[in-house]
Amino acid sequence: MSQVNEHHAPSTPGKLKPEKSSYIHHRLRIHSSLSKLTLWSSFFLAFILFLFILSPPSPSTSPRRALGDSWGGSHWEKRVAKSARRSSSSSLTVLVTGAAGFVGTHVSLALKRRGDGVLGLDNFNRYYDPNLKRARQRLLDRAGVFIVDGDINDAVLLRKLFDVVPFTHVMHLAAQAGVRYAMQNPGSYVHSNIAGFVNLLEACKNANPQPSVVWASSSSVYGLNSKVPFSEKDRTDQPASLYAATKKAGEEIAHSYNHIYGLSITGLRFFTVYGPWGRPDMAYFFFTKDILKGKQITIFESPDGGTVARDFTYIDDIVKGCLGALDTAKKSTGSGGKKKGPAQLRIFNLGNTSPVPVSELVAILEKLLKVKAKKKALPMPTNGDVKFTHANISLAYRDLGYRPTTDLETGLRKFVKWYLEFYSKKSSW
Ligand SMILES: O=C(O)[C@H]1O[C@H](OP(=O)(O)OP(=O)(O)OC[C@H]2O[C@@H](n3ccc(=O)[nH]c3=O)[C@H](O)[C@@H]2O)[C@H](O)[C@@H](O)[C@@H]1O
Repeated sequence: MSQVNEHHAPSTPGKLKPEKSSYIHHRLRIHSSLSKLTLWSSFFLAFILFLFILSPPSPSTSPRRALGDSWGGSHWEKRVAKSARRSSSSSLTVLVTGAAGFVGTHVSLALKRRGDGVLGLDNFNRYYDPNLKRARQRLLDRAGVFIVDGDINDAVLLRKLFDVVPFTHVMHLAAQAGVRYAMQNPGSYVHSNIAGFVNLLEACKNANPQPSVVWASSSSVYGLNSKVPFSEKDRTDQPASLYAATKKAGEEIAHSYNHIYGLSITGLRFFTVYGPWGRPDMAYFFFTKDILKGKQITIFESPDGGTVARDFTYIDDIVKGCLGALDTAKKSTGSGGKKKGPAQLRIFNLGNTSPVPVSELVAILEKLLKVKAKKKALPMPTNGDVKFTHANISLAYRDLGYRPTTDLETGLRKFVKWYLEFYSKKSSW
C-alpha cells in the first residue's frame, strides 16, 4: 500500500495529541483518496489488460497466436503430414496458399492427381461467399488434400508448417483479388498482398531446405501500358488500381528476397482467369447469375465509346502454366536465412493471346443460357479498370511449354454447366 499508511497513520489512535488531530485527519483524508485512486487505477489497468488479451493479433507479422486458433495438436500434425506425403521421391511437396480459392483449388487437385504431396492453407475470408470456399474445401478433402484454416500473416503457423513438412515448393495464390474493390477496402490489399507475402517469404527464406516459390501476380500490372500484346519487357510502372500496385510491389519484393536470400521465385501474371468453381466477384460469374434472374447487367465501354476487352484465360490452361512453372523452378540456393549463391528469378505472362470484347462475352452467355440479357452500356468507371488486356506468351511457351488451348465459348460452356449444377436445388454441395 501507499507510504502514507506506513509512515503517518497511527497504530494506536487513542494516544494522539489533540493539537495534532486535525492535521492527522487531513492526512487520513488524503490517504483515503489516494487509496481509492490506486484501487480504481488497478481496476482500469486490469480492464485494459483484459481487452489486450482478448484482442486479435496484429494483422501484420505478429508471432503471437490468436485465441481460438483452429490449428495445432498431434492429430492436426498427422493430417498435415499425410496430406503433404508425396507418392515418390521425384514428386514435389507443395504448400498451396489460397487453396480454397478458385485457382488454388484447381492447382491443388492437379498436383494431387499426379502424385505430388499437397497441403493447402486458406483463411476462408468473407470477400465472397464462404460457402463456395467450403464446398471447394470438401472437394479437396475427398481428393486427400487437407486445407489448414489459417492466415499467411501468421508467422507462428507458417514456421510450424515448415517444421512439420520439408516443402520443396510453395505455390502462393492467397491474395486479396479484385480490381474495383480496392477503392472500398485498400487495407485488405496491403494486408494480404504485401504484408502477407513478406511474411510468407520470411518463412520460406528461414526454412531449411528453402522451397522454390511460384506465385500469382496479375496482368493488371501493365496498367496504362498501351503497347500490345503485353510483353514481360514492357513498362509496369503505371498501375491503374491499388490492386495492381500491390501486385507490382509483390514483384519488387520477390526481387529483393531472391537477391538477399537466394530464394528461387517465379511470378505468373494471370490474365482474367475464368471457369468452373470460379470467383463470384468476376464479371462472367455475376453476369450469369443476373442474366438468369432477369436482372440488368452493365457493360462497360471505354471513355471514347469503344469496346472494353479482356484476354480471358480458361482455368485448365492456367493450371498447366502453374504446373509448368513448378516443374521448371530451380532450387533455392540459400538455407536457414543465408544466401549461398545466385538463384532463379522469373516472371511470365499466362494469358490466352486473344482478347474478347465484354459485349461478346455477354453474347456467348446469352446463347449458352438461352436467355436474353437486360443490358445497359455505361462508360468504364475510372476506379482502376483498364480498356483491354492482351498477353504475349512466347516466354511462357519457350520456358514452361505453356500453350493455351481453350477458346472463350468452349470455356464458358464448361463454366455454365458447372454453375447450373452447383446452384441447382439438387446439388449436394
Ligand atoms: O487478370 C487480371 O489481372 C485480373 O483479372 C480480373 O480482373 P478483370 O479483368 O477486371 O475482371 P472482371 O472484374 O471480371 O472484369 C472483366 C471485364 O468486364 C468488365 N465489366 C466488369 C463489371 C461490370 O459490371 N461490367 C463490365 O463490363 C470489366 O471492365 C472488364 O473488362 C480479376 O478480378 C483480377 O483479380 C485479376 O488480377
